[in-house]
Amino acid sequence: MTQTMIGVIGGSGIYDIDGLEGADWTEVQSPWGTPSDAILTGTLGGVKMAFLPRHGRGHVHSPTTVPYRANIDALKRLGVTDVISVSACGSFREEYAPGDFVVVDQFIDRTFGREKSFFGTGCVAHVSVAHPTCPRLGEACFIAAKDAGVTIHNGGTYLAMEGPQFSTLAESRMYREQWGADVIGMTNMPEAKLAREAELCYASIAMVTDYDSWHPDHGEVDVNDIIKTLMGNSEKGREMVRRLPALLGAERAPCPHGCDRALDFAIMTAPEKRDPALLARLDAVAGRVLTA
Ligand SMILES: CSC[C@H]1O[C@H](OP(=O)(O)O)[C@H](O)[C@@H]1O
Ligand SMILES: Nc1ncnc2[nH]cnc12
Repeated sequence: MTQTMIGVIGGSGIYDIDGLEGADWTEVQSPWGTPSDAILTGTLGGVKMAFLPRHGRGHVHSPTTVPYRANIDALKRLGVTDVISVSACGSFREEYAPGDFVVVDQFIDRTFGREKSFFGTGCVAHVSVAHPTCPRLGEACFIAAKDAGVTIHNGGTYLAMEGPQFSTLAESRMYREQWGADVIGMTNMPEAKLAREAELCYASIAMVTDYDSWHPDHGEVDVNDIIKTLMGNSEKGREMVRRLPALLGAERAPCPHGCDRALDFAIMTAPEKRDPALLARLDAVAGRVLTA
């Protein structure tokens, strides 16, 4: 049986987690570049944990420059089985109020300035992201957050924008009224796509910090207001994380939704046409299928 290792990617306002036994910041080398920061490893309730601050401690990386491939590769390399992304977001729904959490289950990817795949010339692969998050993991987060006293909504479409500027009013209205997005942020794509390519279960918990710019009773998005809401939210996020090990357990059965087998039928390039240099970089992400 595989051992569970919960990987938490902390977004804006979340630069560490507390309560880990044997806590240690570990530098992980990746052939996909340098991850956002060292990774905090340890155990919580007997379950292995790994925490990576998405923007780096001190908030160094912008949403565009976050090294998404290095981050996902480094987590996979460490043995992470389940990735929980905790992110700040704006809300397009009156009832998803600042301070609330949302279990994201769909994305609209409007990012354009980022590397979005581990695969390419010399090893082409196409995975499905029709259902980009893991329902089992999302359910565990929902229960953990509820138990922690958080108001959490089960399901929502996250519009991933490039940023770093916030949306114009016209964009905000279009995303909400025509595209049916529920929340907006700048980082969950390509992160979720890369996690799927790396055969990692991925759940995204979006912590609402503002109403973006569409809401007639709220002003423009303002980082100061976001930070204030984040201060309250980040403690709730930590409380949710503390409850996850008990819900997920130390031993992990295969994912019932197949996240951990996403590459079974994905690779198109004939074995004799594959680029050895790219295959070497894919050792952690796709070693299961490339060495079989
Ligand atoms: C601090 S407001 C904008 C910033 O916050 C969110 O970051 P993350 O998703 O890492 O929590 C948003 O995506 C923007 O990067
Ligand atoms: N309104 C917003 N738009 C994009 N990213 C955000 N992160 C937090 N609030 C946001």
